[in-house]
Amino acid sequence: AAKPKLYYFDGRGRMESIRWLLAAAGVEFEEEFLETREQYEKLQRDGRLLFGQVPLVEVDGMMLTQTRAILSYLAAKFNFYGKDLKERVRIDMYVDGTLDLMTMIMLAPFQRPEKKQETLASILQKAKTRYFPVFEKILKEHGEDFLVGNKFSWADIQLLEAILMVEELNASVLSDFPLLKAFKTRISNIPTIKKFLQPGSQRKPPPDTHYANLVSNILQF
Ligand SMILES: CCCCC[C@H]1O[C@@H](O)C[C@@H]1SC[C@H](NC(=O)CC[C@H](N)C(=O)O)C(=O)NCC(=O)O
Repeated sequence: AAKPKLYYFDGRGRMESIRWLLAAAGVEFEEEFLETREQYEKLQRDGRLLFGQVPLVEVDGMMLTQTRAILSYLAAKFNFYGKDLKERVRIDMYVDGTLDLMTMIMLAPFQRPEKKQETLASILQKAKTRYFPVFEKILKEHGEDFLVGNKFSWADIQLLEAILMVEELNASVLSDFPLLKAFKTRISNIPTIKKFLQPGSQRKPPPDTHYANLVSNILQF
């Protein structure tokens, strides 16, 4: 079968969680990086962006947009979505929590410079008081290796991605979360994820001013 093809900027943004999920499943994918406004407008003109927005993923003969829809489709396809409805809704809750946290981080580079410090402080505060305590408690209460059904799932992938992103902002953020520290080591050592974390993979670096300017220019906001 043809490899999935991802259309997005050469950076993390909303596409990075999709890259993580494909990598965790050991599925190779192609990427087309939007470098110019023209490329973006061509996708729109060709009617490939349902609401005029990226991420766009071409997979299984479909042109999928809406990040959450794409992630849910791929999680189900790769059997990362629990064994039944009750496990799936827990995975959805945990995933939505990590996506909320990661969206704050994703939007930070687009903040006005004078707001950067305040935004960073707010992200770290939310991570340490709202999100990480919840996942520490889940791991403590269930005493299992994974967040749901003691089986590796989409929720584990998203949590690892979120942990690494917050650690990029503050390396000692897990000092009060010993179970999350062990979780990070455990999940990072899953072979497909270990490979994705090595240099040379399709994982994107943290967003910088160049990325923020590129996106602002292409989207003209
Ligand atoms: C201040 C805004 C900063 C974020 C802008 C983009 O840079 C990325 O890092 C995040 C977004 S992605 C690009 C943006 N896409 C979305 O907002 C998609 C939202 C959708 N619900 C999804 O989840 O896929 C885009 O195409 N906008 C064009 C425009 O709406 O006309």
